Parts: sequence; C-alpha cells; structure tokens
Amino acid sequence: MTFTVLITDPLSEEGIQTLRDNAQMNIVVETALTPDELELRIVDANALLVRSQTQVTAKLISKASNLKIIGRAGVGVDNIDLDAATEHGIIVVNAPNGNTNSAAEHTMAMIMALSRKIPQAFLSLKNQQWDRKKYVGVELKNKTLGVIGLGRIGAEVSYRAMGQRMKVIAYDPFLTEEKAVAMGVDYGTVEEVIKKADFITVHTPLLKETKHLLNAEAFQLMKPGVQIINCARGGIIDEDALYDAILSKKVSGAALDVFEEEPFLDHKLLQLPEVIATPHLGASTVEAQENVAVDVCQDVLNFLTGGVVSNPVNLPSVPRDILNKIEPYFNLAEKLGSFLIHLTEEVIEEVNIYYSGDLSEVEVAPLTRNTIKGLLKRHLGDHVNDVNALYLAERRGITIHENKTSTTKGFTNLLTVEVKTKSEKRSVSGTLLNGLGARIVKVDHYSVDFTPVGHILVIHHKDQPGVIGRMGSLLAKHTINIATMQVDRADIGGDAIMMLTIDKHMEKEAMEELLLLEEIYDVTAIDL
Ligand SMILES: NC(=O)C1=CN([C@@H]2O[C@H](COP(=O)(O)OP(=O)(O)OC[C@H]3O[C@@H](n4cnc5c(N)ncnc54)[C@H](O)[C@@H]3O)[C@@H](O)[C@H]2O)C=CC1
Ligand SMILES: O=C(O)C(=O)COP(=O)(O)O
Repeated sequence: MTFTVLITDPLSEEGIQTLRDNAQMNIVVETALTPDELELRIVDANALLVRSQTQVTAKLISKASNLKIIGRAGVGVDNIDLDAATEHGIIVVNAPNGNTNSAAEHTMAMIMALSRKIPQAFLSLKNQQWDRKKYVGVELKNKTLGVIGLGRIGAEVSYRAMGQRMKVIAYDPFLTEEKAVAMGVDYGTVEEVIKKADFITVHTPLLKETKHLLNAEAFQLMKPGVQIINCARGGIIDEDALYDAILSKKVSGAALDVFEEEPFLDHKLLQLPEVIATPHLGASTVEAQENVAVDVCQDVLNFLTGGVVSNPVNLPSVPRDILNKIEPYFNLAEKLGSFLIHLTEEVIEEVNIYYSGDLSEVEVAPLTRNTIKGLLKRHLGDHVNDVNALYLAERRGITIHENKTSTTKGFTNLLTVEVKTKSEKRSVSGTLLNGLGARIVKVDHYSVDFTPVGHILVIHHKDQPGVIGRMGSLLAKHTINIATMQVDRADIGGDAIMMLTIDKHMEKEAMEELLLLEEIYDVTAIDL
C-alpha cells in the first residue's frame, strides 16, 4: 500500500528523508499552492505536513476524503481547525519540543535589540547618519521581565533573562507558588505581572482565552514606558490597542515576531519607530527546523505504518510504558464493543465500562476509545476511529462512564461493557488470557468462553431436551458448519443461551427458519 504525503510549507530535508526512506511513502512537496489549488491536491493526500503558513480550514478538511493525519512541524496549531479534523477522524500531531530553544533565543535577541534600539540604529547608520543621542537604550540588569505563559518557551526565556540579571515575574494557570520558587521566578496574577513589569513577553498559545490578552485595558495598567515582546502568536496582543499605547507613550517599544494577519507587506505598527519586527522567525534556525521536521515526519511515518505517535494534539498522549501495558487490550476492547452493539436494536443512551483486576491499575482512556469505536462502527461505518469515537458518541447524546472495580470474578483482568437503552440493559465481559488472546466470558448474566472472531450466533432459547439437536440439523441443512458451541442457562428448564461460532455468514433464510423453532426466542448473527 502506498501513502501520499503532501507537504505544503517548507520543511527541512532531514525530516522528509525519514519518509523518503520508506518505499510506501509517495512524497509530494508543493509549497506555493493557492487555497483553491490546495483543495484539489488534498483529495489524494493521506497525510498533510504543514508549518504555520498553510491554513487547514474546515472547508479544506471536508474535501480531504483520504486524509488520515495532519502533521505540524512546530508547536502552534492555531492554523489547523482541530474540531473539523477530530470530527473527520483525522489525527493531528505536532513537534512541540524541537523549536523551544530557538524561539527562546529569538525572544532574547528581540528583548536585547529592543532595549538597545539596535535595528533602528543600524537603519540610521545605513542611511548615512551617525546619531548617538537618538539611540540611547536601557539596561536589562535589575529590570523586571513579566512572562505570561510559563510553558516550554516561557521557562527558557525566564532562565536566560535571569542570566541577564533581570527579575522575572510570571503568570501561568499551571504555575503554583512552590513551582515558581523552585524556578527562581516571582509568582503573580496576570494583573500583577502586567503592573510590575518593565518588559512584558507573552508565551501562550492563541486560544479563545488568550485572544487580546494584552488589550487597551491591560495597557492602562502597565508601567509608563513598558516594552512589549510577542514571539508567540499574533492575536495575543490587540494590535490596535498596542498602536494607541505607543502613540500615547505608555509603551516605549515593542518587538514583534508574529502578527494577527500573516503574511503581510505593509503594517501600520511598522510605521512607528518604537516597533522592531521579524517575519515570524522564532523557529527559523537550521537546528529547530531539523528537529521539528524529523519529529513530525517520524510521527507521520509511525502512524501510517500502524505504529504509535508521540505527539498527538487531538488525542491525549499516553506515555510509552503505559501504552505497552494496555496495547494488548485494544483488540479486546474493540471486539467487546462490536459484539455488544449487535445485542440491541434500541437507541443507546449510556455506556458503562468496568475495568477490573490488572486493568483497574492502568490508564484506561485509550481502551474506552477502542470500546466506543467498536460500538459505533456497526452503524457509522469504518470512518469511526480512535480520534473521533468519543466525539461522535457525545454528538449522539451517549454518556460514557468509566469505572474501575476490584471485582475480578476470578480473572486476572476483566473488561465489562454495559449499554443502557430506554428499556433494556445489555452487557458483555471479556478477558485477555495469557497466550490465548481475547475471550468473551460473559454475555448478559450467562457464562460463556469463546474467541470474538469470525461468524458468531447468539441464540436465546428455552432449556429443553432436543432443542440443540434441532438447531444443529437446521444449520446442517444450510451447510453451516459449527466450529465451537457453548450453552448456559439461568435455571433448569428456564431461559438459556447458545453461543456458536460458525464457518460462514448466517444467511437471513436460515435465521428465519431457526426462529420458527418453538423453543428459540431470538437469534443474533454477528460477524466480527
Ligand atoms: N514565533 C515562533 O516562530 C514560535 C512561536 N511559538 C509559539 O509560542 C507559544 C508557546 O509555545 P510553548 O512554550 O512551546 O508552549 P507550551 O504549551 O509549552 O506553553 C504555553 C503555556 O501557556 C500557558 N497558558 C495557557 N493559557 C494561558 C493564559 N491565559 N495565561 C497565561 N498562560 C497561559 C499554558 O499553561 C502553557 O504553560 C505558542 O503559541 C507557540 O505557537 C512556538 C515556537 C516558535
Ligand atoms: O512552532 C510554532 O508555533 C511556530 O510559530 C513556528 O512557526 P513556523 O513553523 O516557523 O511557521
């Protein structure tokens, strides 16, 4: 099988080579496509690789009928419509670690260039002016740097600023006072950071909550003469408010690497002598580009060849050691879901999943996704996958509860899935037997033991002599060979169940004839 990988932003060749080395990958590099051209090219793509420039909109995703994965060679995924990708079952991966250092170094370069007006002085010198008075700067030593967003880059910038003998005060929703002390920074609320800082640098993602985080109101609270740095995302700072704050002299300088609209050739902020800027160069170093391209291409390759990805954005990331423990259960979970969905024809309102024994001690979210994937596939088809299973269930109003219990019923691990509809509750339990793989061991309250593969018949009947023989003869008449068979009953002469695995698909006609047998209440044929 060949996979088409479409690359639409410039990516380091070192990364692309990882893909080229695999004979299954057909690499198409097209870095100058218009949005209309991209809509045509996306149709054949199985993977799309981008940086910040390609806009991966919901409209584009709706045309991407063969797309399985979007790889972002970098951190920010605000150019990708994540909801649309998730809804279409497309996994999004990024490369969050490879450009941290470069982005932090660029931020420091901007702070130093800003404080000493280096770009302005250079420009003036190039214009044959030897002007020393105009370009008097300020020292960084003993000044306070306010850091908003103390993640990977924010932290690296803080350490470097401390090296310049700056004081650092930071705000991040995940920052505790203890952690701040351990890092050597002061802890503050956004308002405290904004009020106390001589330089303010933002390092958050662009989210609903961070859009225009620095707005007219925030500028009001700042120290007169404050200097502003944005090497994170355009939109975190309200550009109109920054423009006004510079004109009013509240802000004495700003260094911007990113903008609300990119790319551009003309921007009103660049008309102001207090503003220095670079065209989104934070991650533009040889090292960072190599790192992010290698990381993201490796993840794309892993995903397309059935492996596990390291940096999923629209799936919770599970550490490798935990994944190793739960991966063997993926098939069991999906099979239980696929089996159970056949036991009811009513609308499912609730799913309860019980994890017991060994399973009560591990991270089970990926197993829940596999179970729900199995459940939904019968009616929604093969486009249901790990990425969109929970989203699709939620959209259908199905509530899902995960429960961990210590009741193992003698099994070392037991996974029970129960569905509730308006009028009934159906359940199935399975286990992973050492060396024997997945087994279904309970269907509703009946004990059984069979491998959930192939053609399965679930027959509810009255416990009575002769019924098994009549059923066997009828299947023989239709040349249906029984591979395995189990019987269990509630009471002698009461309700009973037969679980059969058969060697071919059960045709409708044979089903109807089985139902004519007076002791048989219902028959469900399941192909797993
Ligand atoms: N200019 C460039 O070329 C580059 C820009 N970036 C951008 O830098 C930003 C940060 O990247 P990383 O540090 O790698 O991400 P990260 O995820 O490690 O850190 C982001 C931090 O922002 C915090 N945060 C979220 N909402 C916040 C809020 N309302 N107030 C304060 N903090 C908040 C998060 O808790 C997190 O700790 C991203 O927007 C990324 O896209 C990253 C690399 C290069
Ligand atoms: O990684 C990020 O978030 C960046 O902003 C880098 O963007 P780029 O890959 O250089 O277009």
